[in-house]
Amino acid sequence: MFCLRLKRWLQPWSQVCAVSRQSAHRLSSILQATKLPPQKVQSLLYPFSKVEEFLDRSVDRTQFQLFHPSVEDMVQAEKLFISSRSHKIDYYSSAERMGHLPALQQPEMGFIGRSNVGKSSLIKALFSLTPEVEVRVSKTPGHTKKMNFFKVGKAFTIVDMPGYGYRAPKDFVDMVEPYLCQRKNLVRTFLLVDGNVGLQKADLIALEMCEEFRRPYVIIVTKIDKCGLGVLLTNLMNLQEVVKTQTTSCFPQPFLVSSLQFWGIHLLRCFICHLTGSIMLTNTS
Ligand SMILES: Nc1nc2c(ncn2[C@@H]2O[C@H](COP(=O)(O)OP(=O)(O)OP(=O)(O)O)[C@@H](O)[C@H]2O)c(=O)[nH]1
Ligand SMILES: [Mg+2]
Repeated sequence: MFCLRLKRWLQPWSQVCAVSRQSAHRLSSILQATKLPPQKVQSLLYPFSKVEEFLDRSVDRTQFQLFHPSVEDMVQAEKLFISSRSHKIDYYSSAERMGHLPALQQPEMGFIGRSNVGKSSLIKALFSLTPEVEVRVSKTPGHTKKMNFFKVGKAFTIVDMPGYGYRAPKDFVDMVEPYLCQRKNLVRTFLLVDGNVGLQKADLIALEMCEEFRRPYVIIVTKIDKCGLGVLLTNLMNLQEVVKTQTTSCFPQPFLVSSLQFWGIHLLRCFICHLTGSIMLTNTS
C-alpha cells in the first residue's frame, strides 16, 4: 500500500521535474500553474503536503497546524510580488556591517544558509514576476558578499545574505550575526538547507545560532528537483528529528522548494505575505 502510494506520487514528481526551463518559467504565475493537471498542481503548490504522508511517524501534529493556504490566498499573495507604480519592487541597498543597514521600518525577511545552497536563486524565483529586479546567482560558492536589501513596496523587505561555510566573506560573523540578533524589524529568518545533501555540520551551527537568538525562524529545503525521493525523505526525517529534539524557535513545517522548477514558490510567497501581515488568509486548514 505504502509502495503503491509512493509510486503514484512519484509519477507527477518526475513529470513536473521534466518541464523545460522555458515552460518552468511560466509556472512562476499561479494562474498558469493551475492550468496543469490537478496532481501536478498539488505537487507544485504544496510539495511538503505531498511528502508529509510518508513522514507521518516523525511528525508531531499536536503542536501546530500545517500552513496550507488556498489557491485564492496564493493569488492574493502573488499580487504583492508584481511591481507597479504604486507598489514598487526593487533592489534598495547593500550593507557590510550594522552601521550600513538601511533605515527601513517595514518587516524584513532574512535568508541565510551555506554558500551555494540557493539563497539568491530562491529570491530570484520569488521575484520572477518582476524580472527587472536583478538578483545575482552563481555556480561559484561565496558569490554574495554583502547583505542585499530588496524592497517590496511598503509591504516588506527581503534580505539576501552572504553564505556561511566555503568561501564565506571574512567579516561574515561580524556582519550577519548582529543583524539576525538585533535587527528590530526582522520578522523571520529563513534558514536554507540543501535537500540533496541534508543537514551539514555548518547548518547545525547555524541552527544553534538561531536558537541562541530566540527569534522565530523557518527551514527551507532547497533544490528538491535535484534529489530522488528516497534521499529527500531520509534528509527530511533527519531534519524533523533535529527540529523536534533540538529546537524551540523553529517553525515545525519545513518549506520545500525548487527555484528552477518553481516548486513551493507560490506557497512561500503566501507565507511571507501572511507573516508580514500583507494579506488576510481565507483558509488555513
Ligand atoms: N537544480 C537546482 N539548482 C539550483 C536551485 N537553486 C539554486 N541552484 C543552483 O545552485 C547554485 C548556487 O545558487 P545561488 O542562488 O547563487 O546560491 P547562494 O546560496 O546564493 O550562494 P552564495 O551567494 O555563494 O552564498 C547555482 O548554480 C544555481 O543555479 C534549485 O532549486 N535547483
Ligand atoms: Mg547568493
